[in-house]
Amino acid sequence: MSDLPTPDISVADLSYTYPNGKKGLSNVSFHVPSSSRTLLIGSNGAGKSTLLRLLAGKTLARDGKILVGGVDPFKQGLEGVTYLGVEWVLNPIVRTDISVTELLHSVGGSYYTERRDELISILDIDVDWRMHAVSDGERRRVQLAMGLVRPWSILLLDEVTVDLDCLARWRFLDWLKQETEKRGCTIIYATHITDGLANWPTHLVRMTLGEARQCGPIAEFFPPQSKAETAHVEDAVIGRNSSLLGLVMRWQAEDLVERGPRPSAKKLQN
Ligand SMILES: Nc1ncnc2c1ncn2[C@@H]1O[C@H](COP(=O)(O)OP(=O)(O)OP(=O)(O)O)[C@@H](O)[C@H]1O
Repeated sequence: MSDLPTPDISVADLSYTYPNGKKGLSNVSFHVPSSSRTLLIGSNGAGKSTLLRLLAGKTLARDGKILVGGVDPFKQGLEGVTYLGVEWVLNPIVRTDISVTELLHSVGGSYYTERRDELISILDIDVDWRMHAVSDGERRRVQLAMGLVRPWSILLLDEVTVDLDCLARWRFLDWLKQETEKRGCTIIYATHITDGLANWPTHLVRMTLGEARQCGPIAEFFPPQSKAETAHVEDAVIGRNSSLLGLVMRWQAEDLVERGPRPSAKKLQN
């Protein structure tokens, strides 16, 4: 795999309308630099998945410009970009009577042995599992190992950790953090679960009603605390985690007010 020279992501004036006329994105513009970890935050229906699909080149954007690692994802092959989204989660292969070893082998696990073994350890996978006889969380662990075993420069994640238990999710996200630090790669992660995430992102992008309303380094949203405030590390972490949740809740409450009642609400009154 050839590494992308600068795995940054730029979006300028990007709009997208679904075939049924529904507006998915309106004039979205932002930039996230190489080695960054961006949380994509927004209420249900804000446009996060639509944006990630466009970044991954799954859908053609007619209006605006996208550069993922310097490449227009729809026009050129996205070597070095991994997108784990809804379609990937629903892949039926991971529900068949097949072994973990066979699955990992099928995606290059025998070539990237060091990464394979690291992922097996981080995600606490039993290689003797057969995929028709595992729990949802166990299945998701194997699926993540499959999706990530091949090295990437840019990772686009559309909430893929919902089935993981708390510790597994924390270990997984910590591993991703190390990947950005060690290999200089870039991650955009759409999630509603902010628990324990306070010290993970370097950047936030706030999506509202198909628009990217705010984007910037995390420090712009949470200025560094004073020494006295960080004296008790545990308190600082808990404090920052609840601040992130508080910020997200405030944004989503504002979005709800801005959106107003759904047009169909009147129908129920009749
Ligand atoms: N296939 C589709 N056809 C028409 N409209 C769609 C389609 N998929 C999504 N939409 C609409 O586009 C908007 C953005 O959807 P999107 O899936 O990007 O939101 P999201 O931010 O990922 O939401 P969630 O947090 O619920 O996953 C929504 O209003 C949704 O109803």
